[in-house]
Amino acid sequence: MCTVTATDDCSNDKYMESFKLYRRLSPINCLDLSYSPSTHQEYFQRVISPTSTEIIDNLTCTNLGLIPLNQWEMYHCTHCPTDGLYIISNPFTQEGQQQWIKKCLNDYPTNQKYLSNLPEHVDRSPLFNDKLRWLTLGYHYDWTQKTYSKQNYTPLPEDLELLSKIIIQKFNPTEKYYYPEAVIVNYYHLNSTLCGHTDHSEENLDRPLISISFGNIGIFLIGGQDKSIEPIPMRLNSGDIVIMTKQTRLAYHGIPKIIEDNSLSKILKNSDDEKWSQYWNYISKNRININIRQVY
Ligand SMILES: O=C(O)CCC(=O)C(=O)O
Ligand SMILES: [Fe+2]
Repeated sequence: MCTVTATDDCSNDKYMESFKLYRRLSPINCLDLSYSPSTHQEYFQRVISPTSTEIIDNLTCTNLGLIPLNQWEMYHCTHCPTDGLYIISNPFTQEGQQQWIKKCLNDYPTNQKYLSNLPEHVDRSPLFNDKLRWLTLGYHYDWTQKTYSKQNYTPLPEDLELLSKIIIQKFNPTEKYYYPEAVIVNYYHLNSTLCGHTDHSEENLDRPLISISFGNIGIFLIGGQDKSIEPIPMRLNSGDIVIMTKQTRLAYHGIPKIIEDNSLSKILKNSDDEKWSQYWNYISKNRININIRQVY
């Protein structure tokens, strides 16, 4: 994703200019300049969507680590260069975030059915191997060919499938044909970056893309459908969910910077589970992103 091809025109690459700027900036300056619904109300419009609590009851939400749907705070980013960027401010409970973090650090990487950047038969848990960068679940993305194939498929965990369906139901109750089919779990160290790219390999680009963040703060740089458009920096906190739809579904985006979140210990450090401390040690120094797409 980070390669420059012969056809790329770098002469008017405002995306790259901003990416380099945020990469270089100090954490304090990055935080000062990046937008979130709590710090820049003027750039976000609260969206109130009616949700059918008959279909999704509070028990289902609790089991998935979510607060009740009528308490979710969803915002339309009105300042994004393209229309269609939404953010749901952390709708997870403390235990809920911890439950999903554990799945990403233990259940998914240790299940050899899922593919990763690591060779087979090594210990893939990021708790013991700091080389894990990504895992794919569902239709596995072929990073070289930049394609999915119907033959290369591992069913998604049922709870992850349900989580994404609930997010889309809340986002748009009329969205009847949403099927989560491909998931990439990204693992970031504090000095990792993800270069600007568009996610265009899915056959069906009409369905929204969901992106869930856990752990330290990600500066999410989101631009337009070509790199000449100046991007804006958004601050993604632990638990925040981004939805990319309409024109934003094909907009350039990336992560130039991860910033240590000093308030993370207040929300994630403590747990009744005595095994949690090893997960805390990881998540206090890293960031995880779960990226969910419909392919067909
Ligand atoms: O880490 C993020 O927030 C973004 C990840 C992403 O854009 C991707 O996996 O395609
Ligand atoms: Fe992406």
